[in-house]
Formats: sequence, C-alpha cells, structure tokens
Amino acid sequence: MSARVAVVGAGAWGTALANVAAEASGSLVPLIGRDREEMTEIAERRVNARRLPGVRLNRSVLPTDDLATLVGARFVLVVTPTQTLRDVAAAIRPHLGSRAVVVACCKGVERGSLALPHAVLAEALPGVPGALLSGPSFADDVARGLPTAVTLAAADEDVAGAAATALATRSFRPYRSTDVAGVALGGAAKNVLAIAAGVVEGAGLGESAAAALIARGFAELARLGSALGARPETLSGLSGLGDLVLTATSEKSRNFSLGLALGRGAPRPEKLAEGAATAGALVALARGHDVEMPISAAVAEVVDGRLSVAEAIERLLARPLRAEA
Ligand SMILES: NC(=O)C1=CN([C@@H]2O[C@H](COP(=O)(O)OP(=O)(O)OC[C@H]3O[C@@H](n4cnc5c(N)ncnc54)[C@H](OP(=O)(O)O)[C@@H]3O)[C@@H](O)[C@H]2O)C=CC1
Ligand SMILES: O=C(CO)COP(=O)(O)O
Repeated sequence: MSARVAVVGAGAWGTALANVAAEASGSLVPLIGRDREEMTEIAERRVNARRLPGVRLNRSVLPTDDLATLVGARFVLVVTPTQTLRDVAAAIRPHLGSRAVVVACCKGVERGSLALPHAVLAEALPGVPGALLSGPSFADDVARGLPTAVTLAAADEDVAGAAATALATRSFRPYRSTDVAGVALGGAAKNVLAIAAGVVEGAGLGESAAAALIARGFAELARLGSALGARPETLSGLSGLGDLVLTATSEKSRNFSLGLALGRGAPRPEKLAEGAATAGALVALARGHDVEMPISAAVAEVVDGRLSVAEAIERLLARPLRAEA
C-alpha cells in the first residue's frame, strides 16, 4: 500500500511532522533520512535520539533511507535546510507519482539564486504542484502534542486545503493560504531577525530594546513583503509576525540562541543556524527590490565575521531617524 504522506529529511522537524502525519492519516508514513545506519537505529529504537530525543515515534512511521518508499505518496514533505532543497527536489523527482504535491517545510532564501523555497521547488520540479508549510512551531512542542497553528500555502487553494487536511490533528492546526510568497518571506526573514533579537538579549540591551527590535524588524520584513506583492494579513499572520514573535523571544530557537551567544561575546560557532545561512541572501533579495533591511544587513555582516556585535549596535543606533512606517 502506498503512503498518503511521506517525509524526506529526518531532522527534528521532519521527525515531528512524520508523527503528526501518522496521527492525522492513520496510515504508514515513510520518514526518509540519508544515513542508512542512523535510520536503522531510529527504526529499531523508535526514537530519533540525535535530533528529537525523548519523543517516541508513532507506530505508523517507517524510518528508512530508501527514497523509493515515497512512490505513490500524495503529499511529500521536504524537511531539510533551504540550501539543500534544490538537490533534494532533484533526488525525489524520479519517485514522484502523477498526483504528488511537494510541500517545502524549510525557512530561508537560497544563496546564489536568491530564490525563496516555493520558487526553488517551481524551478526544480516543473509541473509538480508545490506548497509551503511555515509558522510558529518548535519541533519539540509539536512532538509533545502541544497546540500549534501553522500556515499551509499553495497557489491553488484546493491543493492548500487538501494538504492542510492531510496534516491536521486535534493539536496541529494548519491554516490554508494562497499567498505563497508572503508565507515564504515571513519564514525567511524571521530567522534572521531572531538572531538580532538574541544579540539584543545577549548584549544586555534590555527589554525595551527587545520590543523595539521586534517591531522595527517586522517593519523591514513588511517593506520587502510589500515589494514582493505579499498580502499584509499574511505578514501579520502566523507565518510572519507569529513566527517572528516565537523565534525572537525563545531560547528554544537555534537562531535566537546563536544571537544570544554572539551578543555575550562568544566566538562565531562552526555550525550556524538557518538564519545565518540566509541573512546575506535575504538582504541581497531586498536590495534587488530597492528595499533597505538595516537590521538584517547588520546580522549578515556579523555572522560573516565582517562586523563585530558592538559595531553592529553602534551602526544601528547611529541611523538617521525616519517616519515609523
Ligand atoms: N526544528 C524546528 O523546530 C523547525 C524547523 N523548521 C525548518 O525545517 C528545516 C529543517 O530543520 P530541522 O529539522 O530542525 O533541522 P535538523 O538540523 O534537525 O535536520 C536537518 C535534516 O536535513 C538533513 N539534510 C541536511 N542536508 C541534507 C542534504 N544535502 N540532503 C538530504 N538531507 C539533508 C539532515 O541530515 P543529516 O542528519 O544526515 O545531516 C537532517 O536530517 C529548516 O529549514 C528549519 O528552518 C521549521 C519549523 C520548525
Ligand atoms: O522555525 C522555528 C519555529 O517556528 C524554529 O526556529 P529555529 O530554527 O530558530 O530553531
């Protein structure tokens, strides 16, 4: 029997989503990782000890390294970092059935092309309907069955609705949207802004500055959103403001934690959070639309090692005052 939902990428988020899909569909959900030994261990122990410790896999989740297990799945969730989306899309292509919908679950901008995830899917999988899942949702919260609301976006409302239905459980609530660009932008920008929020806390700038950072960060997200034709209600919704508030206020966020460490003076770590990989591309995308993103630009230079945290703060405080919008 073929699966209704298959998950490619067995990290924290992929594992949590496989559990959700298994609960929602009640049928087999392949969870496909790239390391055979690790997937065998996950299958035997029924837990992804490295990425999502302490969470038991639903009995319908099938951990495997075999991409062929996604054949026949109606919804294929790609849950790997944004910079790998194009390669993963190419790898799954030969296995996709004629009715398959590919749902990107990453948040970021592709370096080089400056494409958001939905555009990467459209280029890598022409003719295959694509969708995007984004919103305020820590893997750990979702895996523990805590109430979570996310956005499921696709250009075709029926596709968005069908994908949302396939993943909905009592506690996991996907709201549908057709504003794919708006949803993609929110997820990409909030990761970068969360690094800045972490820096604010780490450098001890205080709670007033933290609130100002979120509001002014949202202003630059909204400026780019407007240039890309995103709907204002998308930007102020779950995948925009909702995810910005979550990620910019919680040490559970890897992006916020990275900023926190940098703000406290720690050296730049070797493994960087997704927002760090995306910051430069986000700013370049904005520049291409004549949009200024001063906070994101400062983050990009700090994570690239071109600017110190103190210089970044100084530069932002020295900016001329402007109208608030
Ligand atoms: N964690 C969370 O709470 C949430 C994460 N997200 C987003 O989901 C995406 C994935 O995040 P998350 O699961 O946390 O990340 P993890 O680092 O936990 O896992 C990433 C997974 O992608 C795999 N991977 C990496 N590179 C490749 C590649 N080139 N080809 C195939 N697979 C690859 C990794 O495999 P390997 O182990 O072999 O390296 C790993 O299984 C990110 O874009 C993130 O922003 C969205 C919402 C919530
Ligand atoms: O996207 C997330 C929550 O919505 C997870 O954020 P981090 O990648 O910063 O951990």
